[in-house]
Amino acid sequence: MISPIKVAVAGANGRMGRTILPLLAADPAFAVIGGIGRPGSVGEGLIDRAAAIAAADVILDFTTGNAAAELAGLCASAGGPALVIGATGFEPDEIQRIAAAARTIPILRSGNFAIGVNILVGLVAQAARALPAHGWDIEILEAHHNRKIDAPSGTALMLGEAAAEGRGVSLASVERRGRDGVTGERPPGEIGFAVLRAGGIVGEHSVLFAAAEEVVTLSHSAFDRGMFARGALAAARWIAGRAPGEYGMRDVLGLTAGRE
Ligand SMILES: NC(=O)C1=CN([C@@H]2O[C@H](COP(=O)(O)OP(=O)(O)OC[C@H]3O[C@@H](n4cnc5c(N)ncnc54)[C@H](OP(=O)(O)O)[C@@H]3O)[C@@H](O)[C@H]2O)C=CC1
Ligand SMILES: O=C(O)C1=N[C@H](C(=O)O)C[C@H](O)C1
Repeated sequence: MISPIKVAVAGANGRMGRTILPLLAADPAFAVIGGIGRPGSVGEGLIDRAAAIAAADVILDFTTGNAAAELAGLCASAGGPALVIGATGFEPDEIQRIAAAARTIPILRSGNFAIGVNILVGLVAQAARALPAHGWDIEILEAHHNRKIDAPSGTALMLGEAAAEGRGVSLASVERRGRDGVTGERPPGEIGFAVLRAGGIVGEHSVLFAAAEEVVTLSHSAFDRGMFARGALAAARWIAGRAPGEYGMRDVLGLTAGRE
């Protein structure tokens, strides 16, 4: 019999932590070591972060960009466990710290564990490759609940990266994060982001390819966090025992790196 994968969840008291822990507990492929709260936090089912790092095969992180980058460094210093990072809202240096940690341990990071979103990423790259920048404007719209702390969402940024990749440019060189006031005409080639926060919206993403006389819209709607959680469980199963490196959901789902 294969022994279960020992897992811990960082951000255990959050919306995603509370969604994922019961699913892990009900799945015989996993043995839950405990949840990790903020440093010093105590509660039923919570385990100290250092103890979790020592005991777990895989830690799933649904905290913040900053906390996930710190955890990645600690896991790498200890030589393990593997990390599945679902947190979003990263500063560039935090992405670099995660990349450095992935030289020592396997790390899978995705701003969205939904199968549909990861398929959408490929479709957006394909459309951006096919439609010329002169004549086709790309705008990314996202809507989330009023408790979300980062914007644009990690998913919106993934979709922006895919669109930029399809056009053969870096996102940083063409992105436009919001508009206000007398903005002037829209420069061709820009990739715009628009953000809405309201009520309990789980997650809505649309990518518009707009020409003068027609618009193509590619979109995804999330109805329930359980779907993100199940994707994260698939990622945790996939990464257990892997070689050090940076991975994404495309690896779990067997999608080609070039998103053809
Ligand atoms: N990849 C994906 O598919 C998905 C990703 N997400 C992302 O996951 C993250 C969490 O989302 P959600 O659960 O809704 O958010 P919540 O705010 O509900 O939960 C975040 C949790 O992280 C904890 N936390 C915050 N800072 C730290 C820290 N420095 N150290 C340890 N723990 C910390 C919080 O602790 P406390 O309770 O004490 O405040 C809280 O329990 C977000 O970045 C979100 O964008 C969300 C859904 C799907
Ligand atoms: O904070 C959320 O809720 C979500 N965050 C992720 C993101 O930033 O894209 C994924 C999903 O959209 C829900």
